[in-house]
Amino acid sequence: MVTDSVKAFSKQSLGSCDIECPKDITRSHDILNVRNLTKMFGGVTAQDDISFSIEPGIVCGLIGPNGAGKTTLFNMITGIYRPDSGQVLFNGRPTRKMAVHQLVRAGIARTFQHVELFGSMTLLENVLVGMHVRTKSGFWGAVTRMPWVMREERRAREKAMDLLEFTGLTQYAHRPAGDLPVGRQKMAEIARALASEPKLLLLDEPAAGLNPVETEALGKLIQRVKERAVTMMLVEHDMSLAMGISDKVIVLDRGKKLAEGSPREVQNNQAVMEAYLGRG
Ligand SMILES: Nc1ncnc2c1ncn2[C@@H]1O[C@H](COP(=O)(O)OP(=O)(O)OP(=O)(O)O)[C@@H](O)[C@H]1O
Repeated sequence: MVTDSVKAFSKQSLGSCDIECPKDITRSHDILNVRNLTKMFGGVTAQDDISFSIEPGIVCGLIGPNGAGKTTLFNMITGIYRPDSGQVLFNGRPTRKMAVHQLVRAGIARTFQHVELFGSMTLLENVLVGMHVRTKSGFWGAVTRMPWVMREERRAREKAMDLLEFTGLTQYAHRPAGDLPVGRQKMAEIARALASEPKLLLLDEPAAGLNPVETEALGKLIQRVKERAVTMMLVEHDMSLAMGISDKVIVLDRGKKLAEGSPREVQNNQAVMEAYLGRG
């Protein structure tokens, strides 16, 4: 079945002009370099020799039909999966030996395809959880209630409230996350991810389940996050959103990189259109 987002994609397409997948050229100022990543699951090649680089400060859309390998790529960048071969460099540093929490501390945060907030905790508490990689007090600090711990807690709460305001959620700060509609929960996930002060933020289908008004608000929020000098990668099936806010777009199909370029270049790419429309 051809989905609405695919129709929107093909409607925006302006013709055909094949663009080559550029060879990855590692530049010293890139925030992320992905080099020849390969990942197999049994007989399925989820990533097949994928290479690309991300310059700081941009929004990079990552699109592709279902099963293309987008989430697998996110899972490798964030340390959830280890590649079978190839490597990821974050700020020029190989991440292979880094655990998930070390990567978060280094500045990589993400949101998930399905909301992963703690449903019985308030939004404020959820954001505070996201902040713990930047606080020092730890378990014994919290138990002993030393004055510096109290000061740190107060600052953390102020910062969490600032993030809830930034994401338009102030009025829900003390509501359990699980009581809120999915649109608010998705925004709260972004607030929680920002609490770890990321330099690179990976958003996995942030518009899934949102209505058009919420999707528009999300687009504006992503723009404001970009203004805070946070580099973003965005997996998104909503083509209007992905094409509208991305500085560059990478297209995956069946584990391979099909195209990379500006939204306009990618929309004009014959192979990309075939990958989407050929799946009827
Ligand atoms: N843990 C796993 N075990 C086995 N196969 C997996 C696993 N994770 C992903 N795959 C397979 O790898 C391929 C790529 O999956 P992935 O979820 O990365 O694609 P995707 O582009 O994110 O898809 P979608 O848009 O549907 O979310 C698929 O064939 C999928 O079934």
